[in-house]
Amino acid sequence: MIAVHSIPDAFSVEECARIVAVANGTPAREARLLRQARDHNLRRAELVWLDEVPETGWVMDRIIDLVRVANRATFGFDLSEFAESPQVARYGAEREGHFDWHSDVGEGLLAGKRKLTMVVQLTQPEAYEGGGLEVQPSAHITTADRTLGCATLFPSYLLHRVTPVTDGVRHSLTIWAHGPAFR
Ligand SMILES: O=C(O)CCC(=O)C(=O)O
Ligand SMILES: [Fe+2]
Repeated sequence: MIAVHSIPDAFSVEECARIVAVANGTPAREARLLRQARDHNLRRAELVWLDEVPETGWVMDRIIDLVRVANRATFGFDLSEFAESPQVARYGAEREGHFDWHSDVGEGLLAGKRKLTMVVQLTQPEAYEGGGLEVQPSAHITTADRTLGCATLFPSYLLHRVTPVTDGVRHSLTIWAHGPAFR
């Protein structure tokens, strides 16, 4: 199994701009972690949940196609649903937006069923410094392709982080696919 899989051009330049515009036009919420606790040292980002935004169904349709194809070709996980809304995150240099090392599999009802994570780069790489998505499938750290529109998929249990944004703003789109426990 290839642990970290990328799909170039998962979304076009125009599509990424549309998603960012929608997120910018929607009141964002401070990122909350498991059990609604807030820890600004672990994560500093603002979030918009796309299921709360009208006319973004096409984003979910694309996500379903991308995950289905990538899962069949690469992961072969038993996936049953997308139980959580797609999330657009904004990491700004004004407060060094970041997300420290974590696994996406949590203790909650939904977070406990996460199996595959997909992150789409929504910002041109020249527009920000830092903000690298790093995944640790083994002793080596893999840095996700920063290209606009590129999707990175990995098993949700893998440790990963977003390094602090030190200049500009980075936007990303994250979705989780859920299913029965690994066995
Ligand atoms: O923004 C990213 O690149 C990753 C986001 C993430 O890891 C998460 O929301 O769990
Ligand atoms: Fe994550």
